[in-house]
Amino acid sequence: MVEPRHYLSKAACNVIFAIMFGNRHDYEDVELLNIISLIYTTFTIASSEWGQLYEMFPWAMKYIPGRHQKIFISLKNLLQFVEKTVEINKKNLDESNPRSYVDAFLIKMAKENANPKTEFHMTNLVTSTLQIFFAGVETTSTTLTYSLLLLMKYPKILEKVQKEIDQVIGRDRCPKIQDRSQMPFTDAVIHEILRFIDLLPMGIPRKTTADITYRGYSIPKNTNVYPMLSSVLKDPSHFPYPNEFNPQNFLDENDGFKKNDAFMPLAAGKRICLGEGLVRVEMFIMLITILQNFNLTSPVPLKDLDISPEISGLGNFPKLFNLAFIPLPVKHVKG
Ligand code: HEM
Repeated sequence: MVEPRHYLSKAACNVIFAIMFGNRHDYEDVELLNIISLIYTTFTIASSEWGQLYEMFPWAMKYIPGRHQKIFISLKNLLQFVEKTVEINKKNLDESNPRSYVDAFLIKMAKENANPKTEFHMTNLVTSTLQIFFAGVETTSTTLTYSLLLLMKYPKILEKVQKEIDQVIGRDRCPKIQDRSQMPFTDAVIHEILRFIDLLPMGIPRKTTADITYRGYSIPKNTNVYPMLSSVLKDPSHFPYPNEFNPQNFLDENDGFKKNDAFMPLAAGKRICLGEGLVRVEMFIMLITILQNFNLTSPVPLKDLDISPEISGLGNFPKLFNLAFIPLPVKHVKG
């Protein structure tokens, strides 16, 4: 029996390490574990009542003691880690062979050195790297963890996904993203997971930079704006089963995959999640690799598996749960 979040956050964190710094860490590496713990602490406290109070009244809460103060400590530690690692990358940079985002940024920084208006300077490198670590690790690992909980709770859906995996991929090769177009049920399940768990129900808070009028409402400059993604993702006029976990929300009458404009767990428009493409690939490859090789078994009766979130604030976090990964027999299905 394992608590899956630990493994999934290590996998998600290593993907971000590879993109940003061009390296990966051993699963027991102290630095990897420390980064995961700092990001998890920041995210969960930001979702707690303390985090929400800070969100609403930052000018006052800055001075009031409480759990939210831990966020600043975690962010400072994360920032120090990023600064230190950027320096290491800088020392062994080979301009003819960039390994990562940080290398590419450093090369561009050197090229734009003489431009006083450049956006490619150290502050932007460090803060953008920190932002991507913060935005890309916990989101993905929580979504994958929640996916396993939902699929364990609904074994018929799990069985249908595994049947599709057997038909399209088989068990003797790794999944690739091109397989997805031939797997309408699996595609619908992945969309439904992202819709149902509604990871960031209020999106990410934004602030107006000018006075604007939106649908007849005047919104002054510097107003905090919360795009309530939940209200769209659970809208009964867009989804036939808004409050159920039901892949039919994304299937047509011929069981083909049905796109839906109200599907916006990653927000929409110009400021849509930067990791949109990566999320789609990670969700498909990681989830399908697990389900291609394992069955999921719960130590508690399915009726007692609670799929409602443990914490619901900035993010929706599932309750802790255990599961057993039961290896599936290797069988050659597709030639
Ligand atoms: C299932 C996983 C994820 C979910 C549900 C998610 C969701 C979101 C949402 C709702 C936003 C707000 C967009 C807005 O305010 O308009 C956002 C922004 C962002 N996401 Fe993600 N995200 C996920 C994974 C990732 C990953 C893997 C990365 C890493 C590359 C990432 C990087 C970002 C960044 C940098 C922003 C800020 C974009 C900006 O300010 O313009 N996200 N994400």
